Amino acid sequence: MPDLHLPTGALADRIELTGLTARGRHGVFDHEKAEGQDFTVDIVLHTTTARAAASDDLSDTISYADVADEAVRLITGEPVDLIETLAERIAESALATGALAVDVTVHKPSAPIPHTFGDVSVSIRRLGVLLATPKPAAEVVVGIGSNLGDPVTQVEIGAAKLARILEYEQMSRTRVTPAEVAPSQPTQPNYINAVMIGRTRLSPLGLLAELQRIEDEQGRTREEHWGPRTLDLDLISYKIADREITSDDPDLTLPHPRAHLRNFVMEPWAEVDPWGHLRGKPIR
Ligand SMILES: Nc1ncnc2c1ncn2[C@@H]1O[C@H](COP(=O)(O)OP(=O)(O)OP(=O)(O)O)[C@@H](O)[C@H]1O
Ligand SMILES: Nc1nc2c(c(=O)[nH]1)N=C(CO)CN2
Repeated sequence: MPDLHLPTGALADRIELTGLTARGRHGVFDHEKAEGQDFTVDIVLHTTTARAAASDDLSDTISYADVADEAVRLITGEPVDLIETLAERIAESALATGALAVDVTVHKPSAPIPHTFGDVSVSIRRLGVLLATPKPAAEVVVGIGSNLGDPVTQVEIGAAKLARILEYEQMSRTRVTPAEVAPSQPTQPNYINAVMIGRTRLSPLGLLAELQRIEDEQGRTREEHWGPRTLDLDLISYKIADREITSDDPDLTLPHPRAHLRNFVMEPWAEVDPWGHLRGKPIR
């Protein structure tokens, strides 16, 4: 399988499990279902491992043992005719771990082929929700904020760049809001905040990469969590056909985990989309 590049251009990390073998009864012929044979599976989980490496905590990554358990359950479980079907089911279960994408190969080395052969296999790649291209276009809500270096101009320029990425975009009025800071933080200048809604054909991570590119172009530095910033573009909500995409990946949590608590997001959003919903509830 070719490398998997993330929308930022970086190569995804990989957790690879190869040669996982168990007896199953998959096959088109009755004798395959009656007698069974060995199936061998290779699984590549495309994910981000830096956080787990820093914390050394299993809960920050995907347990390869859990992925193996699920795959063996599917190999030894309900028989299907085709190894394509088995590969699809294993990919679906591996994606449920929160992997960004998975590659699955199912080998059937004892397949009923009346010739000398080494192996027969099917390989598939499936993308998780954060990398999948939306069909139809996704409806998105982006929060815009700035409290450094001429915030009014920063928001204006940021919004103009964002408008070039989105379709059918609508922007709220900007407002001056007092900085919400953590209890341990010193006070900060007021923010200028606004919200833009619109549609995109970019995947969630594709859109986030564009938001971060615009932030970087506007001179954003990332020293301090909740620190003052020249431009902050948060992806608040991403919906496909009215269904909210959810993710608990720390690199892109959807919907944004704090947006529903923030007047500086909810008020401008309600102004441009009075019938909007977040987490299944009307926003006003
Ligand atoms: N929905 C999201 N929108 C934007 N960034 C997100 C989202 N979910 C997770 N992130 C991640 O958050 C990181 C930004 O963290 P940072 O500490 O700057 O947050 P912040 O903007 O200060 O705080 P807040 O997210 O509360 O507004 C980004 O690197 C991005 O990967
Ligand atoms: N008023 C206001 N306060 C904030 C804001 C913001 O955009 N507006 N953004 C923060 C972190 O992103 C932290 N605090």
